[in-house]
Amino acid sequence: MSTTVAKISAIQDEMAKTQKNKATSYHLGQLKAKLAKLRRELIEPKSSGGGPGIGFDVAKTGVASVGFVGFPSVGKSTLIRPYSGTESEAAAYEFTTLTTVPGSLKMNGAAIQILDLPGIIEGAKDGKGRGRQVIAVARTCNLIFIVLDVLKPLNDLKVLTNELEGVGIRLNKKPPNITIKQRERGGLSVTHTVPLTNIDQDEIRAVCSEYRLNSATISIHEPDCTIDQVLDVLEGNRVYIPAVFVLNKIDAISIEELDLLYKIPHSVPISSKQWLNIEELLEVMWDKLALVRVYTKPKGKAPDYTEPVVLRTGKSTVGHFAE
Ligand SMILES: Nc1nc2c(ncn2[C@@H]2O[C@H](COP(=O)(O)OP(=O)(O)OP(=O)(O)O)[C@@H](O)[C@H]2O)c(=O)[nH]1
Ligand SMILES: [K+]
Ligand SMILES: [Mg+2]
Repeated sequence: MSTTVAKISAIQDEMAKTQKNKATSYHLGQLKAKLAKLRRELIEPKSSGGGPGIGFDVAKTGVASVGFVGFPSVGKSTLIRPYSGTESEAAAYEFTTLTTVPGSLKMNGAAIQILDLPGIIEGAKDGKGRGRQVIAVARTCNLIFIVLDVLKPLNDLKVLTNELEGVGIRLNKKPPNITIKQRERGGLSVTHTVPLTNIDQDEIRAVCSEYRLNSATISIHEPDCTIDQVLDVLEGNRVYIPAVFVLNKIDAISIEELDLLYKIPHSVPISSKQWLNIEELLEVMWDKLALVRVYTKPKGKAPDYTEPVVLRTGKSTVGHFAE
């Protein structure tokens, strides 16, 4: 494992040293492809079974699950405590939470599982602390709460997003509109219906060569598509998960500072200690989970509005309902 991490950092060093221009784009494409292949080894470790492991792997309950990801002591457990049957401990020292602590809340008739997770630190994806187990749980959630300390939200958000991106989790993004069809012969052909502003044909060629894709049609319909998005399609194991950036501890800042925080997209400022703005957080959670309520109507009787069946959008066909 450490050799994979070492190889990754060697490639990153080389990329940092290489200036991006026409003459280097093939080489940079090769490096990016090599990096993506190495990162795959971190997502699917050969040694272990691949799951999160003891203390982390909890049974899924309810219609959807929300995972709490954040640095230590940002207040994840304080927020989940009222919902967790077993009391997730919250305390002033870092790494208070050491395993996945499940809780549950009921909203609009739906049971939603919430998962308190240990704090993660930079380098988590490469095996620091319990980061890899935490991220493995996050990969399986329907929504991720990135819990941040209001005093330094932006830098921490960048680091955490990078940790999750590094293992194939894409937050608040859609799968790129790119199709790659392998063919018997005919070489590579790249077609696009949008201008290619961030990508070079040489980069695409280099990447395809690394993936031994000699004959293929690559159709790009994704505006401002990047080589990383092409790699996402080639790798195929990406997960696209909605996320809410929970800016905690607003009790510690002024109203003026709070106004600025509202400009951060996908964010909800709260105080878990003083229970401020939790209602807005729950509403945003509900919207992001995109749950649909279905009311049953017994034949010849009025519909039953008290006990809706809740389904996830995209999984709300009559078949899913019958299940
Ligand atoms: N001022 C303030 N303090 C808070 C708030 N929420 C949590 N804290 C404090 O922050 C400290 C850490 O809280 P925890 O809930 O244990 O944080 P955590 O993110 O679960 O920490 P780990 O499990 O160690 O990763 C505790 O001392 C809490 O009382 C808040 O909204 N405002
Ligand atoms: K703590
Ligand atoms: Mg905790």
